[in-house]
Amino acid sequence: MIEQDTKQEQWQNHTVRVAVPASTANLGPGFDTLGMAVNLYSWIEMKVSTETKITLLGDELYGIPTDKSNLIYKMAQLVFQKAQVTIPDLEITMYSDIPLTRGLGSSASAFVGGLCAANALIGFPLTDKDILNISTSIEKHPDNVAASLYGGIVVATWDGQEANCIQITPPEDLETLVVIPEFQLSTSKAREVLPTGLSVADAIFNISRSSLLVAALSLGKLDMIKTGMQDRLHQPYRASLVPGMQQILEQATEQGALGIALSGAGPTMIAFVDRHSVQKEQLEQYLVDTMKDQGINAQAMWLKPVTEGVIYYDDIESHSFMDVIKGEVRL
Ligand SMILES: Nc1ncnc2c1ncn2[C@@H]1O[C@H](COP(=O)(O)OP(=O)(O)O)[C@@H](O)[C@H]1O
Ligand SMILES: N[C@@H](CCOP(=O)(O)O)C(=O)O
Repeated sequence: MIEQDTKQEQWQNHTVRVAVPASTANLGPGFDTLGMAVNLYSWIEMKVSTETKITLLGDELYGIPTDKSNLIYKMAQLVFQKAQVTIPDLEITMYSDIPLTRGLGSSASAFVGGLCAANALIGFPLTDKDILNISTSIEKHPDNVAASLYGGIVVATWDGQEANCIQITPPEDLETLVVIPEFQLSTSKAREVLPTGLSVADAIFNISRSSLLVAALSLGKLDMIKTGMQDRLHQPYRASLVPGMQQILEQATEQGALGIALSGAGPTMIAFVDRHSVQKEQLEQYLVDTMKDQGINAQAMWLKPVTEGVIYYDDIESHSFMDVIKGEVRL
């Protein structure tokens, strides 16, 4: 106990800051398996305090609780519990650019961010693999959490106890265009529409596409992405939840996409695009217009795959948290 108190004192003035990338899960056929980190971020600052205070900045975190039921606070307590440390009060500040409940992994980034910030706060007692296992056991989708944690393209598995993951460096010429509808669609709602069984023919279809996609992304064979992103496991069932989705899945490659998929559980759709493509504007217009024709306002955004996952900021003294958020400190 004496030793623990001394340790707590040691952490008393300690502040940590992390940035966590958003993720796009499934990449079409790799349901609950494939993911990729993209350059939209959540930032968390955490320090030991005498009273818990949670401050959420920006528009994206509207409605998230600021008491001890906050997910970041809860993740921190989980880390302290695993490390057998008692730190009841924390000052947490968070800012996020990741739209909530749209299929860009906001929940996974919050789980991973809370765990990683707390782990850094007490001197990294947990390994990244521990954090992968803990966050997957809560979030259940290793595709999102592995991408946010490690960055890059991830191929991940989860057996209910242990997650495993291999990273692939995204092809240099790969860019993505997301079209983000104005409405939210929770992952749980988008999982409710899935069937409980699958035909062998559909299973073969998805295994072959998913494997082809992994090979194509590993070797930079962009011409195979169109076939590799096809899916029969979840998208056909989710299409009814996203107006315009079916049409976009059928036509986007004619409008300049290398391949197209629902991002995570949606409603965002993600097009893979060759950064040299001359059809970028055409594709952007097509995606926004197709949703608009269905009465849905949607925002198009060009995102780059990122190879780095969670980023820890070392030089806390020289910069304010606002400098970090505004991008004045290099990611
Ligand atoms: N920073 C955060 N703090 C607390 N809860 C969060 C945070 N970010 C996301 N969440 C929770 O995750 C939910 C969205 O998760 P989900 O439906 O899986 O969609 P997605 O992860 O695609 O954004 C939000 O409605 C919110 O409850
Ligand atoms: N594999 C999951 C991914 C959910 O991703 P999210 O970004 O929508 O939370 C699924 O498709 O249900």
